[in-house]
Formats: sequence, structure tokens, C-alpha cells
Amino acid sequence: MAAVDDVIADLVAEHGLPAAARAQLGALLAALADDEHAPTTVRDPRDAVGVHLADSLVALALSDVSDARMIADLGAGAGFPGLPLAVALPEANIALVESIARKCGFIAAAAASAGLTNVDVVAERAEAWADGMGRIDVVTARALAPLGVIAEYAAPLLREGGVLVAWKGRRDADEERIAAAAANQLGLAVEEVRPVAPYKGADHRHLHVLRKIAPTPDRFPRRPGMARKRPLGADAASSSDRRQR
Ligand SMILES: C[S@@+](CC[C@H](N)C(=O)[O-])C[C@H]1O[C@@H](n2cnc3c(N)ncnc32)[C@H](O)[C@@H]1O
Repeated sequence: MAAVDDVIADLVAEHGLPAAARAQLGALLAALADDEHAPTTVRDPRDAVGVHLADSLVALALSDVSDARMIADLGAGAGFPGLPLAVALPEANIALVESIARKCGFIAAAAASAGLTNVDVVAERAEAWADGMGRIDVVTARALAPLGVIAEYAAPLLREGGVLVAWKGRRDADEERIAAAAANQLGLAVEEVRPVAPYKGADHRHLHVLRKIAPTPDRFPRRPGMARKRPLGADAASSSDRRQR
């Protein structure tokens, strides 16, 4: 598939990836295309090269990501953005944390087919992953949850100074207000919202970067499920709404 190979070659050049990356990224696309039960609706390589590979690699423009040694990709699904980042950063260790065991099976098989040896597949909920607590340089998350909920998952896992990078679409003032209030309770601060254009047709994409600037209080992580059930910051946001009315 010449066109797809050309896009992969362009990604390798654009991001200055290691020599092995071209074949490894191709192997990730093949893993998706060859498994009709792959846990994603985007399996055709002509689409997946943008939606999964280019979109994952766009975060390499952040020096926190390109310099990271320990990355945790929460809610990894079929392995994105974690697997392409593992290809790009062979010196880093990438934990892909995914609560559904069947999806973990796919991730492990895809990683093996690409010859990746710097990947750990963690079949747990992010809130329950005790081994990761306080150890992670960069937490990544795409299409996982509202930003405030992702912040709550990420904060206890990050070392101080580490960053959460969350892939999001069009900006949403309510979501961002709730996330900022949640961040405040978690020892995180919103650092940057970076517009990105990883592939043709990827409109309104943004990377949200939140840095851990203080210890996360001991009451986190809350019990699995609580972050979604009783989101932090929702009260603060609604009382600020009331004040503005
Ligand atoms: C919509 S998928 C996104 C997958 C992938 N990140 C992507 O962008 O292609 C969200 C994934 O997060 C997983 N998930 C949801 N809550 C989770 C949690 N608390 N801990 C770990 N995984 C979770 C789900 O099982 C699902 O596979």
C-alpha cells in the first residue's frame, strides 16, 4: 500500500524516529487490519495511519513527552496513543493501562508483532493501579473521560513535575472550568492547551497539558468508579455559574 507507506515515511521523518520505526508502525497498522475483532472502529490502514498513528505521535512535539522515561497511557483501548509512542521512544517504558482484559490481549499481541520490548500491558482500572503511583513522568489519555475525571486518574500516578497530556477535540469551556477546579484539588495546574493538526481532516484537535505542581492529597485515588460518579470540580463550576447569573 504505497500511499500508506509514504505517510508512515513522512511521520518517521517529521518526528525524527529511529530507523526501526517505519516497519514497527507498519506492523501496528497490520495488527489492526488483520484482526476483525480489534477494539477500534478504525482498522483500514488508509484511515488508521492518520487517526491512530499521526494523532498519537503529535504529542512528541512536547519536550515533556519526548524526554519522558516512564509513560502511562490510561484507557489505552487498542493501544493508542501508547503503542506509537513506544515505537518513537525506545528508551522509555510505556505502561498501557486498560481495564478490559480482551483489549489488553489485543494490545499485547500488537506490541509483540511490532517487536516492542518497552511496553507493559496493565489490565487494571487506572484508579486501582497501585504499582504506578507517584512514578510516572507523563500520563497520556485519548478519548477516556471528561478532562476533570482524567485529571483525577492521572494525579496520583504522576511524580511531582510530571505532566498529563490529554487528547481532546473542540474546546469546551464547561469541561475546562470543571477540570481547572478539579486540578486545583489534585495538585495539578493547567499549563497549556495546544491546537494540533496531526492529519488532514483532524479539525479542532487539542492537547491539554496539566502539570503536577504539588503533592496529590492522600485521599486520592478515590474508590474505582467514584471519579466519574461524583466528579471533582462540578460544585465549583456550578457555583461560579450561579455567581455569573
Ligand atoms: C473510547 S476508548 C479509547 C481508547 C484509546 N485511548 C483510543 O483513543 O483509541 C476508552 C478506553 O478506556 C477504557 N477505560 C475506561 N475507564 C477506564 C479506567 N478507569 N481505567 C482503565 N481503562 C479505562 C475503556 O475500557 C476503553 O477501552
